[in-house]
Amino acid sequence: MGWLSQVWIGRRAITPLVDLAALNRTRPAFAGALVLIVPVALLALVAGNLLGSAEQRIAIIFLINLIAVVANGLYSGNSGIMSFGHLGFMGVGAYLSAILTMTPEKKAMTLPNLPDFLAQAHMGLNEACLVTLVVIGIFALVVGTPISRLTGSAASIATLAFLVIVHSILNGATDFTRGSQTFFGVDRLVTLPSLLFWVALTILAARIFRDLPAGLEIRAAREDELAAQAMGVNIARRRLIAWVISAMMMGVAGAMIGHFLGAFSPKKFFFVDTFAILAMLIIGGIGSVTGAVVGTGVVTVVMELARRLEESPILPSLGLPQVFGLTQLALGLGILFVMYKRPGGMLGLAEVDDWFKHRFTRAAAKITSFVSEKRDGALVVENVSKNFSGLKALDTVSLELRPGEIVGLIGPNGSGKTTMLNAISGAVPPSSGSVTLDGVAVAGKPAFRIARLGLGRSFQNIRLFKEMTVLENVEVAVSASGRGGDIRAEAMAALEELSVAHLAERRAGALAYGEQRRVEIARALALKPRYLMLDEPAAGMNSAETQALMTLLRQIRDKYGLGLLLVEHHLELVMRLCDRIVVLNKGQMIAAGTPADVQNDPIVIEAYIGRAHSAHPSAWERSVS
Ligand SMILES: Nc1ncnc2c1ncn2[C@@H]1O[C@H](COP(=O)(O)OP(=O)(O)OP(=O)(O)O)[C@@H](O)[C@H]1O
Repeated sequence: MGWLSQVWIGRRAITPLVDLAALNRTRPAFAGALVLIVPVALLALVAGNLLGSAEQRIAIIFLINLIAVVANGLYSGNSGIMSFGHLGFMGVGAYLSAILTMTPEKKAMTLPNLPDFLAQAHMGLNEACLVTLVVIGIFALVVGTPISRLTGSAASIATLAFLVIVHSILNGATDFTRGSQTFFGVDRLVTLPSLLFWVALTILAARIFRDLPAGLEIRAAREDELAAQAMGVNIARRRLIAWVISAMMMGVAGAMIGHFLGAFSPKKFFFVDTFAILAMLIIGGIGSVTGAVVGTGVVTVVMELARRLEESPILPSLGLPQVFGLTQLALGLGILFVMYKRPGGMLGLAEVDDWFKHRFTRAAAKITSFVSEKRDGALVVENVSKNFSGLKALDTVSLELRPGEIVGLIGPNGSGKTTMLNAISGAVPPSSGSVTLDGVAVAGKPAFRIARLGLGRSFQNIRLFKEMTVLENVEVAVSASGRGGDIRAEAMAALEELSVAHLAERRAGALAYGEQRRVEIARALALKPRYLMLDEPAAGMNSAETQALMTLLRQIRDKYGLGLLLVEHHLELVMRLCDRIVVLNKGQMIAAGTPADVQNDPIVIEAYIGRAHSAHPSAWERSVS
């Protein structure tokens, strides 16, 4: 059944959003979703069938909120970009589905100017939900394409602008929405079983998405965009997928609230409810589906209590003034309190299935051999320059790296070594010059494309996805490489290669320094690159660790025939490990050759230890011997 799990486009294997190997790794997520769905359903059924109408109302509102919160969390939580705009999709979903379920006679009276195809449409709630899903999916794709290219607060502000635009359109499109007047006459078609179906689907989709390649990669980008791109993650595309799925779910939440309330106006889908939905998400824990469920439960109960208190005769009987706006006040205080005590929300990033995930992982983690495809061709850098507002960090530097070769890039602090790695890997596009990889010009291409073409790298300041496990860190690279196959097994194999497989389930940020460096190299290796660029891999290591690293790098080179470009201040390591050395100083290449050539080059000695000491090369010799 391998053909099912891999799609080939031209010569490239594409890992589809859902494939068999990916589904296999979602077993704990599936089980975790069930652990959430079952008690939610039981609670709702008890409240809906055994208690009074007030409790039934709360149960239904809780379930609709749950769809909205989990949906918003799927985008905001996984991408790390808080969306203020999702209520816009909820609004569109409410109006569209209401128009679809209303009888033509009713529409003739309340919405006389509707176009014919909408005026005549008449369907049940579930069919209306399906149409809403499709329409909102297309709408979200169009809107999300530019938004997904933005990052951080710019993206959040864009979602806010989207909310305001949708609100204005709902107010202005009077033929469809009755404008700011109440849209009434919607049949109250929501039943507890149908609502539970959509809730279960939403929780299942959100929880499974988190562990699919798309979810894994978007979470990696949330932790560190630069590192994710260097591992081949197409961040914009992954964000767009999350945006569209979450928007579709919001549309369903809109359809449900519309058909529960029976009447609403654009105000219902604006700031107040946006705040409430975000409060539930933030209080529960924005990065976890379990958190979304817990947050929705807690906030729904607190809001209900506050609402009753607001209306209650208890306060006047005690001689206390009635407090209006108590629900908003309670939400605001709740957010402040939780943020103060637990900045990540009640659950943080934890999921209910974390407890048994470990068992599934161990069962699934069979190690396969880790063999990179050997290819010919060189990495050629020609006359590359990089200016930073007047500062020439690189000045027409050229170098070449062939498969199976280890080249050291050395030079005093600030000489342009890291800038060179950044220019080659696409993290910082060169101002001029060319970089070719196996004959393919890559200068100026996005970093994720260069990574997929066969360039792995590590960073000077370790850039692991700290909140993810060691295994997930490496899985991101395997997944983003787009070559298909068993992501988990390949990631484990890369960890084995660096002798850190025993750390697979640990949180990457909790590892010792030397371990983190190894994991970072394993992550780069998991791309199966032709060239590996390591930025100060021995920094912070003691001499035993450095020696072990040296042996390891040599083994990797010998086994896979990789070309290694090594930026390192540890000159002894460089001299013993490298076949050739390139020396930079103030952005210019001042020497290149074998370790012996470079070691005795007076220009290099002068650059390193200064003009004043150039008469005493013994200091340099000591540092390199
Ligand atoms: N993004 C940037 N914006 C402005 N200046 C930069 C930027 N990145 C690097 N520089 C400057 O470019 C020069 C080269 O920096 P680079 O980090 O490449 O040197 P390096 O040889 O790697 O130094 P080190 O050994 O200390 O890591 C330095 O003067 C640095 O301040």
